[in-house]
Amino acid sequence: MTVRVKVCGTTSVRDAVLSAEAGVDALGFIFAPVSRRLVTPQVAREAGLNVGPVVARIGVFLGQGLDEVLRTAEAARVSAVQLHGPLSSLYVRQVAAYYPVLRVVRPADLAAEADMWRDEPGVTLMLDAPEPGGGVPLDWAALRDVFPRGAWLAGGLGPANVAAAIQALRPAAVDAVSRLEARAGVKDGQLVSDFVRAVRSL
Ligand SMILES: O=C(O)c1ccccc1NCC(=O)[C@H](O)[C@H](O)COP(=O)(O)O
Repeated sequence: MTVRVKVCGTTSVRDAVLSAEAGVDALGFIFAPVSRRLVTPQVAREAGLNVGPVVARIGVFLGQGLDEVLRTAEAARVSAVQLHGPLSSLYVRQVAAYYPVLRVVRPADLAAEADMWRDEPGVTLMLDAPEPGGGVPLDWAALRDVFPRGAWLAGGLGPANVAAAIQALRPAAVDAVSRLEARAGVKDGQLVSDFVRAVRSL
């Protein structure tokens, strides 16, 4: 199975183009004000217009109101929405009425969330560390028997460890940011290329 690649924390047209040229499947744009990788909807929209029709553009939110999520996603012209934080199932379904949703969960919440979204085609699970964008890998061995089919994997992934993570859990897609940066919010082109190559070489 082809493992898809998402690179998160895109803050400029330059980084979007660099990532697309490296072969990523999806770009993440973080609209959560707490992030050091915050981007405006205008820059995200401009970046999306520069990467062609194939690359997905995913708006990332953390505990923000429904109106804000939908308005920002529309202004940025994203193709999907990624939701972090403790959220009601009603809220997730309301967003999923407008955009494909990546619902981000921590290992502690995985069992309950996997039950909740199993038969919901508009909602895909992504397993991530408790602190998003923190660069800390999950304990893949502990997750081996419970990682849901079709789920995405994040948390401290980079060129050096992504192959081992895929071999352990067989995620549908991998997502990374910290280990692909020259500094917060700025991609290192070599690291992004190495990351994509490490996934594609499996
Ligand atoms: O990265 C952030 O700053 C961030 C802040 C608030 C919510 C989400 C955030 N990132 C979301 C991502 O999709 C990251 O790629 C994911 O958490 C993995 O990050 P890392 O462990 O640094 O590779």
